[in-house]
Amino acid sequence: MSKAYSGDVQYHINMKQGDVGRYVILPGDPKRCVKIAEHFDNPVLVADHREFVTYTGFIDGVKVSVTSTGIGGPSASIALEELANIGADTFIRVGTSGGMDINVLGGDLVIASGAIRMEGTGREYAPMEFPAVANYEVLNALVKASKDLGKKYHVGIVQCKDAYYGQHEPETKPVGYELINKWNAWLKLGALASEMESAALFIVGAYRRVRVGAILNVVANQERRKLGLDDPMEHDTEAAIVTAIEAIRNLIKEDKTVKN
Ligand SMILES: O=P(O)(O)O[C@H]1O[C@H](CO)[C@@H](O)[C@H]1O
Ligand SMILES: O=c1cc[nH]c(=O)[nH]1
Repeated sequence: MSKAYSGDVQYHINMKQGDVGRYVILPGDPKRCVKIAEHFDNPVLVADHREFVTYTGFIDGVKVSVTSTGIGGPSASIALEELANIGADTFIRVGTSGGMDINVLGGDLVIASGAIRMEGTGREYAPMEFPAVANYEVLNALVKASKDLGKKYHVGIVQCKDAYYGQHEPETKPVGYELINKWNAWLKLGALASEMESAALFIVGAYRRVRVGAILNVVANQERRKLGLDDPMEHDTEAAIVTAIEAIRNLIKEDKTVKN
């Protein structure tokens, strides 16, 4: 039988029940997985298939995993669905983003409370009236972790899209007029940063009844650059990674208190 129809090994992530913990960190970039796994106790590479790389280890004695989603909603939705199929129920996306609000600088952290659904995958799950919002327990755990670690963070709405170069070079696109008008609307509505996966992950998470949150490193801010303001650049995702690890510690503690 093809893996697509197998009840155990999932077709894309190439894993089965027992391979991952209930807590899973979701970076886009597969190369970020090893950096995240370095924060686990006894990390083991469990799968490396397409864009989906997974390590499993332990935090505070609890099994935890990291699985890369690749870029965009289509592959992120596959990762979430298949991880949920094998028992994961709590997810933190650790990603990169571009600052939008001029108070959001390169190197800051953005915790998404919700995401603008300018992407296609979520539309194949939920009508546009349904909001893409973070799970409040994961959101609270991320905010507490950021405060406790003394990180510079912002909480609010992020913008998701499918075309990276529609964000960065909208004027070159045939529908640039629409991209630019919408971008200006998102700015007026206070969107903090732009990235590509949170909206789909929040929508699929709602459908699968699993908890999803997101924390993003801000690489730079194109709005600051346009205005001639200082625009620091930060590619290192370590601050977002350590904050997500601390948030998982918070969730582990909280989940034990609630369950016992
Ligand atoms: O750094 P990751 O997690 O991949 O996230 C961001 O980076 C990619 C675009 O460069 C998109 O996936 C976007 O969401
Ligand atoms: O500007 C950026 C940076 C990272 N990811 C994005 O989608 N946009």
